[in-house]
Amino acid sequence: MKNKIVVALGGNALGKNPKEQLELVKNTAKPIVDLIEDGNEVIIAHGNGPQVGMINLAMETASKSEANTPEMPFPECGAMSQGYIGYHLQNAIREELLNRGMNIPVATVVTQVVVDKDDPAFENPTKPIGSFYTEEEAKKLEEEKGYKMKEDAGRGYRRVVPSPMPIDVAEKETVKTLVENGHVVITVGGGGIPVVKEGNSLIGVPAVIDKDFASEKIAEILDADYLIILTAVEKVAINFGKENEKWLEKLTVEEAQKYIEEGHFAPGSMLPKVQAAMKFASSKEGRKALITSLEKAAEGIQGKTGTLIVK
Ligand SMILES: Nc1ncnc2c1ncn2[C@@H]1O[C@H](COP(=O)(O)OP(=O)(O)O)[C@@H](O)[C@H]1O
Ligand SMILES: NC(=O)OP(=O)(O)O
Repeated sequence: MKNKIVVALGGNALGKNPKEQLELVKNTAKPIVDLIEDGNEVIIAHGNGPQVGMINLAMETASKSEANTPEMPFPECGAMSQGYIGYHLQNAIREELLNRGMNIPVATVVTQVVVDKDDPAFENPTKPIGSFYTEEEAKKLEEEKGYKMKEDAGRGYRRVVPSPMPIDVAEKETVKTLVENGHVVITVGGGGIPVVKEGNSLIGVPAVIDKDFASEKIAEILDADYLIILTAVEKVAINFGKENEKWLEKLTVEEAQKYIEEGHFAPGSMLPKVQAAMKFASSKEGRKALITSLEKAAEGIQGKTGTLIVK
């Protein structure tokens, strides 16, 4: 066994709608299976921003239409997004493994992530979900639906919901058991279904946990060697998008902190990735985090590309 790796898949691994997702996951499966073929133990996490927004809007629209379907609570929409993404991902990975002669079981665990009911994030929604809108459309949605809308990194307006920090993974023992027995597990999808503990009950709350932070949490729990955050860029940059842009190969936690203070990483996109990577790299001697693109995952783990974050 080489390494235990938690792979966090970004938006470009899944696309924006079911048809696109079904096609894209075939490509997404390839670098994941490359890592498995190389002898690594791989655990997969993924985002759900576009998907949970789409599901929630569809369910809300249907419940208010002539169809008069029952109202679907937000945490249930998160659970739906986990199931639908996991279904596509597990089949694509299974098929890619079989195509390469590997008969390894793959499964998605519907995963709940415990958050603090008093997390200040509940008072300040920041997590963009669903589609992009113009300023005018955004204003209309705020008035008609009571959504909170925010401009998302120069790409348009999106609905924002609270994004509390993950504290614990409710199904961690199940995930551990499956991983220890050689299963490929998809877990903490969409950052996990956010729940608060009330006695013996886990109660869903309307929020979306950042998948980079949830991936970091499960990576610590599973005592992973690597957290690999796969996104649309091969490396992290300082002065991103500017003339003096510089792509980084290696970052210590201290350097990363300095760059954060200088404002190099966009909140809601690169910032949580760098912060999750820093947290993982600091959590135990020898743990490393890598931020790279989906296509470069295998090369990244061989030290040939990506941005490596170390203590
Ligand atoms: N300093 C930076 N270095 C590299 N990319 C950055 C930086 N700041 C912002 N970005 C942008 O952040 C994007 C990744 O964030 P996002 O698209 O939200 O992630 P996800 O892959 O999880 O969906 C990159 O594709 C890039 O466009
Ligand atoms: N849950 C989450 O972080 O989703 P995105 O990565 O799609 O924003």
